Amino acid sequence: MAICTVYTTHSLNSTCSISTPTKTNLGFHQRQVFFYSTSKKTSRRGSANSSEITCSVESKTVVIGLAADSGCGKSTFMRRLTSVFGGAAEPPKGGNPDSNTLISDMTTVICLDDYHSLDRTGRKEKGVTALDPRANNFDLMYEQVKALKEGIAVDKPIYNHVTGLLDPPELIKPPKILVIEGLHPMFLSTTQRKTFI
Ligand SMILES: Nc1ncnc2c1ncn2[C@@H]1O[C@H](COP(=O)(O)OP(=O)(O)OP(=O)(O)O)[C@@H](O)[C@H]1O
Ligand SMILES: O=C(CO)[C@H](O)[C@H](O)COP(=O)(O)O
Repeated sequence: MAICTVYTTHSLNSTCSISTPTKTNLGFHQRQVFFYSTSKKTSRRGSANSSEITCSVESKTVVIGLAADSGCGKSTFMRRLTSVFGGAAEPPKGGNPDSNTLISDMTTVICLDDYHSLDRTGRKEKGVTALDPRANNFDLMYEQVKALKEGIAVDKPIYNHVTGLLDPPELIKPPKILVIEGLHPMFLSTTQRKTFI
């Protein structure tokens, strides 16, 4: 998983340039994307007062995970972030109108609620909430994020927040930047932890 470094975002009205690859202190070769505000202001030291974001943009999909509880502002923050990367974020065209996915020019945001293994009734019957690992299919989440990172499209399930049901899957193609937001983006099962480590 890669982390974008966000320095400042003064303006969403940005231009963008991509620099040559550099070596990071983690040893990865990293291409940096700079977003500049169009502001003409200069700092007290006289340098251009530009906003700057850097992010590794390899040919492989960059994955950003955002974990927070329900209602913490994940969607709001992600809408802001994807607009910085460019283009309007919209649900997949011609797909399920209740899809939780947002696609823009470079970025696809997947809501991990789609990996609930129990629908609303199922959770009620079992007496668990959506936060409970038993209410989620983390194996599928892991496999699908891994596949997207490797450039393979996946049929991702949809959890329908309107009906509380699990809807038929939607096709997700590998984007340049994949954001996974939800309750447990960093969760690995015991088996996955062993494989990962
Ligand atoms: N920085 C903020 N300051 C104050 N209110 C905020 C902030 N970010 C979001 N909100 C408000 O908090 C509410 C929840 O935000 P949002 O829907 O983005 O959260 P969420 O984590 O995606 O929720 P859920 O998991 O339920 O979808 C919204 O009404 C939103 O306008
Ligand atoms: O947003 C959530 C978690 O991120 C919801 O709490 C969870 O998906 C259950 O949804 P619902 O209350 O619509 O059945």
